[in-house]
Amino acid sequence: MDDKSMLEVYPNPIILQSEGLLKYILETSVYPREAETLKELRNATTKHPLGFMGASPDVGQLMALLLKLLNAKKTIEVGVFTGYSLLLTALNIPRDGKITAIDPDRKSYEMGLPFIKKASVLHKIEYIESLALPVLDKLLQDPANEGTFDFAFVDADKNNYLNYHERLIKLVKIGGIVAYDNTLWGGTVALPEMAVSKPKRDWRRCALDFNKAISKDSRLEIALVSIGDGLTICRRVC
Ligand SMILES: C[S@@+](CC[C@H](N)C(=O)[O-])C[C@H]1O[C@@H](n2cnc3c(N)ncnc32)[C@H](O)[C@@H]1O
Repeated sequence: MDDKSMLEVYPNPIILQSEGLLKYILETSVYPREAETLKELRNATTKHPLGFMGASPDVGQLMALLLKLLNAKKTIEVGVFTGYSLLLTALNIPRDGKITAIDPDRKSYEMGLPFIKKASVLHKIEYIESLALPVLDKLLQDPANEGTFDFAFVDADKNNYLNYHERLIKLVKIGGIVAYDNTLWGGTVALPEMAVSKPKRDWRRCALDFNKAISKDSRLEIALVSIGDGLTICRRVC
């Protein structure tokens, strides 16, 4: 994908970064270091009927850094789509690492599967074709799973982010990280509702409620990072 089309598929208007600055960041520090298999998966996903709606590559780069800093081995992903963030995670955890990846859309997952296989990381992935909440509840039914995950990435239905949070905060270990994508929702969180197109209003409200609740959550250290469509990084502290 060339730079221009990447800007076109970038999920939403970049209100806190000019296009020029974003282009500079992508060209200088992100694309040159993006793994070839990730690039290929990203390009192939442009043929998906929904286009590329994966994590943006600069978010991916930050996630890779977090995974390495944590020395993460056991992770959860809620919202797989064609697997950009999944492949990114698989490339940045050790050989014996494991990702529990949840998404009811198997067809999209299968579109990205050849790239995951090509990168020889399929053995690290347990794909579960399901809505996420029942899977997280099932994991929590076994107390042995509590506090065992190093990292979780949530990039799915925004109306459930707080529901995911209540479960994931019990599943990740103290010191572990849960990262939530799209928490600035195209910058709409900073706009009055009337200035936001109707289809975006419901999830804008979800993002507002989520951001408010997270900022009050004393179990966490947080950073709401203005990257991509907004990434909230939560570190469990108790
Ligand atoms: C933005 S895409 C995920 C992109 C992915 N992280 C990537 O980097 O390519 C959102 C995904 O969330 C999935 N999704 C929506 N509702 C869900 C739910 N309740 N449980 C799990 N996944 C869900 C959709 O099927 C879709 O594939």
